[in-house]
Amino acid sequence: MAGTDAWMTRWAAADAARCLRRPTAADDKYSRGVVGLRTGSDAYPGAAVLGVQAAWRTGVGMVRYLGPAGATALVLARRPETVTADGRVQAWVIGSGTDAAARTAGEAAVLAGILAGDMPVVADAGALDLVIGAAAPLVVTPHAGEHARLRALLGLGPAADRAASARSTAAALGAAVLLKGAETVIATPAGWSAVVDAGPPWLATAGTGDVLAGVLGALVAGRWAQRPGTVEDLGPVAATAAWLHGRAAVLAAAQAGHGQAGGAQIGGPITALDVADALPRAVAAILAG
Ligand SMILES: NC(=O)C1=CN([C@@H]2O[C@H](COP(=O)(O)OP(=O)(O)OC[C@H]3O[C@@H](n4cnc5c(N)ncnc54)[C@H](O)[C@@H]3O)[C@@H](O)[C@H]2O)[C@@H](O)CC1
Ligand SMILES: Nc1ncnc2c1ncn2[C@@H]1O[C@H](COP(=O)(O)OP(=O)(O)O)[C@@H](O)[C@H]1O
Repeated sequence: MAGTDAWMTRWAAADAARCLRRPTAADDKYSRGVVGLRTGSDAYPGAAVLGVQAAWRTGVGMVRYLGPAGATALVLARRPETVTADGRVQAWVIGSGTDAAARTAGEAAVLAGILAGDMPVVADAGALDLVIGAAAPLVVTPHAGEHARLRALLGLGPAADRAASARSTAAALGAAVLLKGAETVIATPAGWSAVVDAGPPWLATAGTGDVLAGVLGALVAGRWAQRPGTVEDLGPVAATAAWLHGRAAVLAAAQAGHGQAGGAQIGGPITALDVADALPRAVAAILAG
């Protein structure tokens, strides 16, 4: 497809399998990873539910959710397993369902602390204006509009194509970049990059990006719980998150299309929550080999 380099790694099931781990008898909830989400707002409470549901359904030891009272109530109504007390995490997800213009000074200070810390951070949507200069291992997950705004903040001009654009953003930011689209491009600061078939066009529906952020947070927490890494390790994990998200969308669309085999051209309409709910089948299929 136009906008990506033919030589780039195209992430496939075998690549995703290397980034997933089946829990063992030696595991406990902490060894499987704890992901914390500071997402959702009074304007967009649903984004909190979507990210939390996606994180649980990707498979993680614990999900902490910290957000406004209304969003917290919705999260607990959908997923009472969610822990709403602050505490240790192995990865943060910030920004989904938030608006930078509506951020309080208190929330800005908390997010600045997270970005200055040593736990990895997935930054989406309303947190993307805060990421420049972050010390934490960071992966940003912009769509095209958000990416253009981020590049403007970094003082970057136009690039030759989407892949080059993601790579130069990653280099300038010192963070991994997951640039969403029908083909999702992932790049790291050292120049590693991959392209992932994002899934069927049915995915172009509100909230699927919030789901993807939850998937990625869960995978990063699981990875860091086993073995803390660097920003370069976030690239393959991000590609795997995009791959799983796309595969879950294929499965959900196939189910919506009354069981037709899933593919880009067939299936029926899906919602973001349908994608989150199909994640266990996508994970199980990968782990089954
Ligand atoms: N149920 C919910 O609570 C939902 C909350 N959401 C949240 O809503 C907030 C606003 O996100 P939006 O993405 O709608 O708006 P944004 O304010 O990020 O940007 C929308 C603008 O970017 C432009 N744009 C260019 N390329 C685009 C692309 N590929 N996709 C989307 N916009 C593109 C659009 O034309 C538009 O002018 C975010 O915090 C997001 O997380 C959305 O995820 C939808 C679902
Ligand atoms: N035409 C398309 N085909 C396949 N996937 C798409 C298409 N358009 C968008 N997507 C995917 O849908 C998701 C949309 O994310 P995003 O724009 O952040 O939505 P939201 O903010 O509503 O959650 C991303 O994973 C993106 O890769």
